Amino acid sequence: MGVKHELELPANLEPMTRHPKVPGPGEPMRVHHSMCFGCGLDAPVGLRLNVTAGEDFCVTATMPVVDWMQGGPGVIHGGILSAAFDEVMGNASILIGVPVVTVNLEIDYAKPIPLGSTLRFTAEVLGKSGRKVYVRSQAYLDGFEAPVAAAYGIFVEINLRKHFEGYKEGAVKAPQG
Ligand SMILES: CCCCC/C=C\C/C=C\C/C=C\C/C=C\CCCC(=O)SCCNC(=O)CCNC(=O)[C@H](O)C(C)(C)COP(=O)(O)OP(=O)(O)OC[C@H]1O[C@@H](n2cnc3c(N)ncnc32)[C@H](O)[C@@H]1OP(=O)(O)O
Repeated sequence: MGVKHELELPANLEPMTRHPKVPGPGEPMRVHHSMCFGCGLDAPVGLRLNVTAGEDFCVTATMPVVDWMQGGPGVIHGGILSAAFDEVMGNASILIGVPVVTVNLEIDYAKPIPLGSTLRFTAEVLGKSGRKVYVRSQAYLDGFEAPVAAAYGIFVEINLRKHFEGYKEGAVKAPQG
């Protein structure tokens, strides 16, 4: 059956603009936290996703599927793929200049994804309505024309400082030096 979901979008989507300070098409997106599981380079375990800004409200990313990502024998764990989608879609939402967190994530897994392969992701912000940002992402593998997996996410705008107030004391710090 493959990728089958479509995200139901509200009728009252608002016009969006790309934030003037985000990286231009072809440039790398900034790591939003060096200890982030999705993109941080100091995180002891993580995806270290390299996300690239695209045109309009789009980003792309690639992810080598390495041994520790295994779920079933020889294939990626579905939760790892879901985390990758979350990170790529979160990065897409940065293009509209709004700090967000994920509130809803739906994944279609269409094909097993072998260890040793490289996944290519695309993601785009489909629209914004109030504090909600709607994002879609697709993952591709060489040898397949159609996406091997796809995701829809709803992200909600937050006040960054207030949202993490009370949690920061427990934050894991990057190693010094
Ligand atoms: C952990 C990683 C954090 C990374 C983010 C850091 C910085 C953010 C900056 C920029 C983004 C950068 C990069 C992002 C990269 C990676 C992405 C990873 C993101 C994550 O991995 S992040 C971890 C998982 N995430 C959470 O930890 C959220 C837990 N959650 C909450 O903290 C609350 O839930 C909150 C504050 C979000 C909202 O709470 P609230 O009280 O302020 O507002 P309220 O409940 O009214 O919701 C407002 C409107 O959202 C609708 N809504 C709510 N929930 C919904 C659902 N499930 N489905 C459909 N719609 C939903 C309501 O229906 C209403 O809609 P309406 O306005 O139309 O009524």
